[in-house]
Amino acid sequence: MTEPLVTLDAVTVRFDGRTAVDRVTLSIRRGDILTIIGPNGAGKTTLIKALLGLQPPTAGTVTRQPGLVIGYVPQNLHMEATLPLSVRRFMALSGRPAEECAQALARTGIGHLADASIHHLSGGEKQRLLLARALARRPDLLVLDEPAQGVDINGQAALYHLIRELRDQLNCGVIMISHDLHLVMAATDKVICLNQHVCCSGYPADISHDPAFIETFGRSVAESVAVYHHHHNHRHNLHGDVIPTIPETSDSHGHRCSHEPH
Ligand SMILES: Nc1ncnc2c1ncn2[C@@H]1O[C@H](COP(=O)(O)OP(=O)(O)OP(=O)(O)O)[C@@H](O)[C@H]1O
Repeated sequence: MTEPLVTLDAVTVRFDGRTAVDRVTLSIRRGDILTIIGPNGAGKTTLIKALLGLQPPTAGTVTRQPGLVIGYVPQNLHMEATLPLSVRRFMALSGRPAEECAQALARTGIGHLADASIHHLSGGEKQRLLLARALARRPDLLVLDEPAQGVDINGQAALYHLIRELRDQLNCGVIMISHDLHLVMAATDKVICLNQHVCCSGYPADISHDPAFIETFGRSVAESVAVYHHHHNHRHNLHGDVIPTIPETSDSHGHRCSHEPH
């Protein structure tokens, strides 16, 4: 197994005595796609900031591989609306050579928009532009904060598909925050459900059955998410009759901590 790109060990962040992130331990390797889900205010952005080195932890450690290049994709493109700026110029501001900028635009499928104004891009095109800017850095690790915000459902599926493709092409690690549970469950390798502390984590197929997941998101969300992964709890014999087997528990693939009420 390769060395982790980033390791968080028991990272805690407190603001004015309030705990935003509570003893979170995780690591990301090349090829991983790790998605952090959790309710509003759960500490997802704070955790990402700690990982990026923008938020010093109150306790615990963040270890980044020496020389690690991170490509960060923020939630949204915030630009002064009156400032005329083409896609090409926006990419040039990254400081990367023009050829690499053009390659990154082509990779995210918006090469044809190089001369368009960034103010006229659709929500999905803006997200692809932000992704292209991050790619131009040739990152070892892509960090995305709700990459599909403001993108319609087809565009979201395409965006998550693109993220997987980029992971394959670049052999980078990916960590992202997402609220789009259904897409996350279909597109990610591993999910971490955060509510200050890690409530549960594991493969998407298992996590939707986890009591901590159900407690956090409610049974109806958990059931609708579970539909995406037909969970086999039985087998058939040669005649097609059902042979009951012992159902797998989340602990067989994932990890679950004891859940203290807040
Ligand atoms: N710089 C700060 N100073 C004080 N409190 C902060 C600061 N940053 C975040 N918080 C608090 O920490 C908690 C977690 O915030 P955070 O933005 O990490 O949550 P989140 O899971 O990303 O939420 P959302 O899904 O709504 O974006 C919140 O209660 C927030 O008010």
